[in-house]
Amino acid sequence: MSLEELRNQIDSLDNQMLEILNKRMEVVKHVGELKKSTQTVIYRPEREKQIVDRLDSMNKGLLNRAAIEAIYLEIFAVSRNLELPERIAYLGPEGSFTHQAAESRFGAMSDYLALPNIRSVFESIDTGRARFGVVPIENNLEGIVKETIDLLNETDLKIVAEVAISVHFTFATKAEKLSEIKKIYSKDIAFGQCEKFLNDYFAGKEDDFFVQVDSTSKAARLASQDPNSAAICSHIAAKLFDVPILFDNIQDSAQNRTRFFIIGKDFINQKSDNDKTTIIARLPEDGKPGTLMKFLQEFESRGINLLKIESRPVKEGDHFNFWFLMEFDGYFLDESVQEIMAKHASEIKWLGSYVKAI
Ligand SMILES: C=C(O[C@@H]1C=C(C(=O)O)C=C[C@H]1O)C(=O)O
Repeated sequence: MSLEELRNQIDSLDNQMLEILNKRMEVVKHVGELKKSTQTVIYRPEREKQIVDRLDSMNKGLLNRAAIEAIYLEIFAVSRNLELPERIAYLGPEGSFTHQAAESRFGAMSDYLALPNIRSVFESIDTGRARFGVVPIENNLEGIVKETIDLLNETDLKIVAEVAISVHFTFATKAEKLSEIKKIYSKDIAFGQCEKFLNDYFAGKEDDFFVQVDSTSKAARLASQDPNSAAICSHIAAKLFDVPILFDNIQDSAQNRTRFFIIGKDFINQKSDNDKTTIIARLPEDGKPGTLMKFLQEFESRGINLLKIESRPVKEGDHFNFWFLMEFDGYFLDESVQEIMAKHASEIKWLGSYVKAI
């Protein structure tokens, strides 16, 4: 078949797809009206997962799961915008890894708000400037993002979903030679993830050679303004700010992944077939041995699989007391989870149950 004939086939298929997509949007519009009349939430991550799972399981064509998911996440984002446009705040500026994580879930069509720090993302949701926020929670090499879990402890916002993306760092600079570089901008966590590279090329530099800024894309912007500096940043940020990439993939591990939370106000997911729950536990500070162990046994005895436990200082008084961020398999209304939540009601703050993505 000639190229022209093949392209004619594509055109005809596109016409059919457009017609079907518009039909889908008609139905979505009705869903939106129904939700408005019953005052229920627009974004239903568990339903979106169900659709992708179903399509993947019945799929017989050339598309793999990742391709189906990529196409459908865009369709879902367009659908939600048709139901009710909702603004998404993220840790910016544009081109940050958090931006990339936000786009992977909310698509290219959404209305985004880039904010300068994690606290302002939380505040924007609390005050209604944005409906959802995207913030980093942990990296598999660097560990937890303390600011995010402290803010989850302080505020009443809930976890709507989790997203994980692979992180690749580049070294970008306008300098012609490495010897011209007088400082390197990046975020603390990114410096930590590129230690081997920094040791190879910049061992013995003074501490002020490494300048910590709020985000890796801010680092790219600063490096674009000063040819005697460099940035450790994402590929997109280097491109966005027109800073040439001198070295690519400079991270210590090729398996470098960051996990993000999508957070929202007054949000409760419906149960899916694969949920995770996050809580904060403030156990009594009576100094009795075994308090934490007894609490953990509540999970073990009910066969609940614990996924994570992180301790954070209470920050009150001069003593060394802690609270814990805990994650486990299951949905908050599961009988076994409810038993623990009821028994320890005054000690537990529920942060959300959501589709497990990792
Ligand atoms: C249409 C709905 O609203 C949203 C859009 C969806 C879709 O396009 O299929 C699915 C879930 C929701 O996030 C729905 O809840 O069914």
